[in-house]
Amino acid sequence: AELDNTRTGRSGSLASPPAHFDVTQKIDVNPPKGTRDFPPEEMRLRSWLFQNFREVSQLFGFEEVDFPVLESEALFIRKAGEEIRDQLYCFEDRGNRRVALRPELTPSLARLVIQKGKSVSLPLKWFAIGQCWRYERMTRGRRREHYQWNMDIIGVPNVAAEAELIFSIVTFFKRIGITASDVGFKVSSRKVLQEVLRRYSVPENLFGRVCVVIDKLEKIPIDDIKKELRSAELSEEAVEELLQILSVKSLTKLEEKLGSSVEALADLKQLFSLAEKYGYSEWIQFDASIVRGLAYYTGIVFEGFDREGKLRAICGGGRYDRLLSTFGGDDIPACGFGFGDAVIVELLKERGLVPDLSPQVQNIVCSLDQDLQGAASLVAARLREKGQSVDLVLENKPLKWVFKRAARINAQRLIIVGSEEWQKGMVGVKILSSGEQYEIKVDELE
Ligand SMILES: Nc1ccc(Br)nc1
Repeated sequence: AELDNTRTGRSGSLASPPAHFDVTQKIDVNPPKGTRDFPPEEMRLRSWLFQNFREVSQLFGFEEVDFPVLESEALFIRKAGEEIRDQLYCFEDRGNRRVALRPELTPSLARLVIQKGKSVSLPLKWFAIGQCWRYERMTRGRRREHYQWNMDIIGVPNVAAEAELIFSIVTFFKRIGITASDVGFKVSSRKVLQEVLRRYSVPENLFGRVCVVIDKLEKIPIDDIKKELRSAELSEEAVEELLQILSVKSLTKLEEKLGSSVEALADLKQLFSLAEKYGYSEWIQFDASIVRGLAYYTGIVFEGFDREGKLRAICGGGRYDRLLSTFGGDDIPACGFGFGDAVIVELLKERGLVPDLSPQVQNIVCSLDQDLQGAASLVAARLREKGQSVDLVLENKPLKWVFKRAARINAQRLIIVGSEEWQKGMVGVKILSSGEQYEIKVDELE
């Protein structure tokens, strides 16, 4: 069968490169380890996902921003033992600068807010969709890149901001057919941890490091957790009390443990009250063990999880009131979340919710002989001026080939430029779904 020219330089046979090409070695046609190509079918799903990210962000009045994928390494150097730091995709560039492929978007956002300074009025509601990187030994065979959707609210100190952010994710889930029986959000506040550490006189500067250790609960053996907490100078009693508190799953129990005056409690009660007003109470639950693995969170933290417990966290976020000041900026309160493009697709596949996104084109235009290629181009131009999408057949192909291609690209209408009709200023039209066919003046095509 005639190949459709996608794989050969000439019709029919697999072409060998012309003599003047210097083929020194056969290159590896796969993408670098841990990275993905997005051929058309995968790209349609990705575009659909990102379109939903964008539409929800705009529904919430957020403005889109972006940053370089390459940043100064200094943006990500935190001494809390985070995995994100251990796996930083960093190197020295030709100007001997220490740079890194961004592992997340929040530090870049903080940098831009500080750079903008007084020229932007708070609050800022910004969103971004950007590729993030990690360099992980391929022993675990995990990906080294993913795309993250971020939404951040800068300049709002109270939990109304976190409630709004969680609702934006709930809105996204609903749009793509995911319900509260599929996923939920575990919500807590790092102020719970802060209060316990305060009661045991643990120095403030160890807070981030303790959070990073606690985030490994259920990922590494409990004895290793205790060992790491002890190495962070926590007493045996503090470790036991901490692990006790982290097992609490209700605000009532938390109040019994910590008393009613704790700030964490007020924040959490306010958040759950707002969630009830928004109408998404069924989506969230308190879980004191949620701390998230980024050192800079300071308050409410949350993560989206699949209720079947088969997948990794779908998304996560929280309040980071100190990040801007650690970069030398003013003390501006902030909160945000990151939502990766991989786990969500696994969930959609699990639930049979991947949409059917076949390619669509309104017209395929072809000429019946070589002399009419120009006429076919003119017809394609006229249709495109009217906003009609056109796949123009660019070589002299038999109709059988054109019909096959029309089916493959899911064209709705076939426009045939034939010499007899063209003499009369007409073209042939065939509606491919119904088989209906007729002739029409070119100027009347729309
Ligand atoms: N931070 C980060 C970056 C890239 C991937 Br894949 N996962 C996490």
